[in-house]
Amino acid sequence: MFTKQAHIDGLLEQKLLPLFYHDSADTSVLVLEALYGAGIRYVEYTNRGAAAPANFGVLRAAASHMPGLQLGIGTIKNPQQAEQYLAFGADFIICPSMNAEVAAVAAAAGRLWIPGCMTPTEIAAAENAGATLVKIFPGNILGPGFISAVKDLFPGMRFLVTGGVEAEAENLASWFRAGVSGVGMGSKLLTKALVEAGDVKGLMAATGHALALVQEGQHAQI
Ligand SMILES: O=C[C@H](O)COP(=O)(O)O
Repeated sequence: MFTKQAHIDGLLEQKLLPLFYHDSADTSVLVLEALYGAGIRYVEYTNRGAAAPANFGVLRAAASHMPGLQLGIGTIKNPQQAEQYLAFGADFIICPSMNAEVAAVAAAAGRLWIPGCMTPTEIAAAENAGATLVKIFPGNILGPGFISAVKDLFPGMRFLVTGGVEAEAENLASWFRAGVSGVGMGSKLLTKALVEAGDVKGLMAATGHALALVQEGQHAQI
């Protein structure tokens, strides 16, 4: 199993974390395969529907045929959910909120925990609970200026922004210029039209395009 730091390094090398949920297990596998085919190795499946636990198990099995794939679970809001998905083999846990009980569950299992924060108070609480990478959410509400304003308060902390991030050069560059180390993208990357059409080629093309834009955007990083 990778160490927590190895997961942070791998995720931030990828710089783009695709995230998605779909009620259909078959569609979920199709999206995962498209992401993998486009070169993605870190994926967040989100706990956003009744079928999420069952689908995660199906994805976990599918991932056994995808060497190097690291499959995390997102939208974890309490320690019970964290325990449930760790038992299913989640490689890492991502939350929309800062919850010290979830941190403790992940730490006991030796797995990476990425809390969601939208205030300096939450980032400080995450830091005190052991996080060195936080998800800044919702990014489009906070804006890149939030990162610029708080990053000097937290030397050593890395930021992954999600929520409303666009697959568009200037939007991505603005986040990297502000100081994020990576971006999470859901609906603007894996669009409803592509997913519902089961358009593997389209999903792969969109992901490849976003990966290229993110790599360009990071050169804007100060
Ligand atoms: O936690 C992740 C966000 O809800 C994803 O937002 P997005 O679909 O705008 O990328």
